[in-house]
Amino acid sequence: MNAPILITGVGKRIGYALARQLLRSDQPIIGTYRSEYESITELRQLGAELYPCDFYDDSQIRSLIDTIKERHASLRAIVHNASDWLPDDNALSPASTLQRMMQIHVSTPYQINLELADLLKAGSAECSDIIHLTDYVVEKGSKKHIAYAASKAALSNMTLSFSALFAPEIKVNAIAPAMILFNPDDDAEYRSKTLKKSLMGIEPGVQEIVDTVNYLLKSRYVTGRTLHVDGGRHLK
Ligand SMILES: NC(=O)C1=CN([C@@H]2O[C@H](COP(=O)(O)OP(=O)(O)OC[C@H]3O[C@@H](n4cnc5c(N)ncnc54)[C@H](OP(=O)(O)O)[C@@H]3O)[C@@H](O)[C@H]2O)C=CC1
Ligand SMILES: Nc1nc2c(c(=O)[nH]1)N=C([C@H](O)[C@@H](O)CO)CN2
Repeated sequence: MNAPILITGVGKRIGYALARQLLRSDQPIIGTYRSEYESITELRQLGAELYPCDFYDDSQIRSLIDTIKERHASLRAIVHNASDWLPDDNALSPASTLQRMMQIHVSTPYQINLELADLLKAGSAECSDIIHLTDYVVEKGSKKHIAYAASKAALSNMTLSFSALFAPEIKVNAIAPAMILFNPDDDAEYRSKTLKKSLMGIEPGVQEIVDTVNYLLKSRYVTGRTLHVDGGRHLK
């Protein structure tokens, strides 16, 4: 039996699909969630070990790390999926917006990677993995999500630092998606405009990211790299 994979933000969409597919492949999963959904009940029934954790609260991050260290001797991988796509035009102050973006996309992965590295190194697999979910906007920026994009750029940079620090026992890579899955409240005009931004012009769905994660988990050689899953958006 493989050591568990820790996935953050498994309550919905990409994190949920990834956790479910890995569980169905008999891969043990430790998942974190913030809001309670039926999906959480389903993942628990599939055997997932689940922890509520709001990454805006450092004491909850501390408690999560301590609990995982107490209950597990090793980890196969960590997937930093949890994310808050906060627009700059929101009810919070600019200071609070930037603080939140840096907290979830930079401070949380930074703390978890450093604190749980020994568990990743203790695994029986040939090598272990850390995967950061970044974003296409790391390359281009975003007029409406400046703080979000800046924090994802910091997460992208940490991919370089952690891959050099942890090699060869742990591979560290990033996946930079663009337009994988619309949100329910995205209207027809936004959907049409967004699909035109890539060469492929489609909403590929969560399986694109699930397959990319599985590729990285199977690799023995790729590290310090970002896999771009963006439909050729950079060439439009
Ligand atoms: N979907 C897409 O097209 C794209 C996605 N990505 C990236 O891929 C990853 C997955 O995307 P997607 O599934 O759409 O993400 P979602 O925004 O749909 O879900 C992210 C998850 O993170 C959780 N989360 C948000 N804030 C916090 C917090 N403060 N503490 C703990 N958990 C939190 C959410 O919980 P809750 O339900 O409680 O809010 C949710 O489960 C993300 O990193 C995203 O940035 C990048 C580009 C495109
Ligand atoms: N945490 C999230 N990050 C992002 C989301 C999302 O739904 N949650 N969605 C996008 C968009 O799909 C964008 O890529 C469209 O161009 C970006 N990040």
